[in-house]
Amino acid sequence: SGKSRPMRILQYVQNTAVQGDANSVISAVDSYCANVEWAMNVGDKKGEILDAVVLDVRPRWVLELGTYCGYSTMRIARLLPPGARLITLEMNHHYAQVAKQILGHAGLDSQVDLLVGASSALIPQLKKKFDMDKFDLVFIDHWKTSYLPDTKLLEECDLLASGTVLLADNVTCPGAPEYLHYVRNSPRYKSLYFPSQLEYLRVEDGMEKSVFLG
Ligand SMILES: O=C(NCCCCc1cc2ccncc2s1)c1cc(-c2ccc(F)cc2)cc(O)c1O
Ligand SMILES: [Mg+2]
Repeated sequence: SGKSRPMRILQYVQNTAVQGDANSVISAVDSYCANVEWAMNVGDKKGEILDAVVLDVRPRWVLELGTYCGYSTMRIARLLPPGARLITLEMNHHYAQVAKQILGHAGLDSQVDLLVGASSALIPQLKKKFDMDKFDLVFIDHWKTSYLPDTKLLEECDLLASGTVLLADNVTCPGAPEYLHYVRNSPRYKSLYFPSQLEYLRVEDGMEKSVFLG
């Protein structure tokens, strides 16, 4: 049942996870997607790399590009210090609706602002909309061909400070070759590759952590 894959994930979460317990919601999504049907969540293996980066950065302002069902949104939000804010952008209204309900089940909706629209249109509005200046952490997990143009847009909108960390999913599979070339060759970034596996599969993937040097 459930008309879409995100809907089926939501139903499984509502039927099996403990309301208000983010870790039980994360585990429920992982067990559904590992055992019933694959979905493009960052997953548990790459999720541990994401967790470690969030704990190291201790960000006040986080931007996520690509919400999907809110899995990585939850992983980030559950580790944020009090008062910190996570802004997540999603193109697809249905995905956003499901993500809102999953975040609600986890009890994490208060730290998260979910916007529906294209990153290219929303990024230039963020400073004014949230009365903020720079992001401390950006998690990039949307269209792989948008990673590079949106990174340049973040630079142009003066949303990156010296020390801001960009963490990009899927730089090996499906791959983001132009983005990788840019962050690995630009003097304005210090970049490091974290090898891992594609979510729920024995396929090579990895995440690229790039520190903006100003
Ligand atoms: O496409 C992926 N993720 C982006 C979906 C695009 C969603 C967007 C959000 C948004 C917000 C604002 N502006 C514009 C956009 S566009 C994705 C795909 C795979 C994969 C891997 C192997 C496969 F065989 C098949 C798929 C794995 C992953 O972890 C992914 O993240
Ligand atoms: Mg991904």
